[in-house]
Amino acid sequence: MNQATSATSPLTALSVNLNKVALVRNTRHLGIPSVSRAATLCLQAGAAGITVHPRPDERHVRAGDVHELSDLLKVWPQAEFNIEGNPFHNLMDFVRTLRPHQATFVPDSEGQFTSDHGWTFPQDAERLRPLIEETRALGVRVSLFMDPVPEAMAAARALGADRVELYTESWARAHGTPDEAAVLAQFAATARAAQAVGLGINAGHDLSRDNLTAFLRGVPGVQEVSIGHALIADALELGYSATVQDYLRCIRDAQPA
Ligand SMILES: CC(=O)[C@@H](O)[C@H](O)COP(=O)(O)O
Ligand SMILES: NCC(=O)COP(=O)(O)O
Repeated sequence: MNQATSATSPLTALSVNLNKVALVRNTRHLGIPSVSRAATLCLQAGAAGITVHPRPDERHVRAGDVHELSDLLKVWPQAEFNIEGNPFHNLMDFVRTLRPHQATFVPDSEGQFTSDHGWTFPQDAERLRPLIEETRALGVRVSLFMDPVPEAMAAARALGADRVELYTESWARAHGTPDEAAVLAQFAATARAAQAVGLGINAGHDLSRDNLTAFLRGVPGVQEVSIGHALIADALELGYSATVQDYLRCIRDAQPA
């Protein structure tokens, strides 16, 4: 059974990012580990959805994976498909062709090592606007990958975005250090600013079993976390099912008693 709401408030949805399964698969011509099988096992274990970030260089997720996952998710009516990418590169082709539940706009350059920053306003605003409009007109929810800056939330909403995805690397680095409380407060203030203008809140990047519960306890109203690197690393030790169930426990543990 996929994630349900709790008695008190909706549980934060867990969307498993399968980039790193594809990365290992690409190191041989054998088709294993299978991205689709990973998706099936994670959904069977209770994940609310699947995320992929098909980068233009296809270092990990390839276009064929995206199409295969889109077909697979059609037999999981409760599950969501979230495709991440730069809308000025290859993302819009997937949006137009596959119409996933959500498109997460990420300002990565083509050869970027990994995602490491959000959109910058007002510089990025006007060129994003038509792509946000087009994506929403296709019935696809738009989430903008954003740094935890409260003052940027109104601009994100003014562009027509449905949600923001808070870029959480700074939280992962601060967790367990003297900076933890101040960094968490910055994310909480950003979340409140987002909610004040009607934005939904997602979060992701470097979230893990170690830092997830504390983040969700401190940041109000996170609707979805997309987690890949740490979760897949854990799955190498525990298996997909036990790992997903452990991340779901971390989410439940963040619920008020
Ligand atoms: C946007 C983001 O933070 C991640 O979803 C991104 O997918 C990470 O990309 P890599 O897996 O290529 O590092
Ligand atoms: N949007 C974040 C995501 O999908 C996965 O990021 P990570 O857990 O691989 O850092």
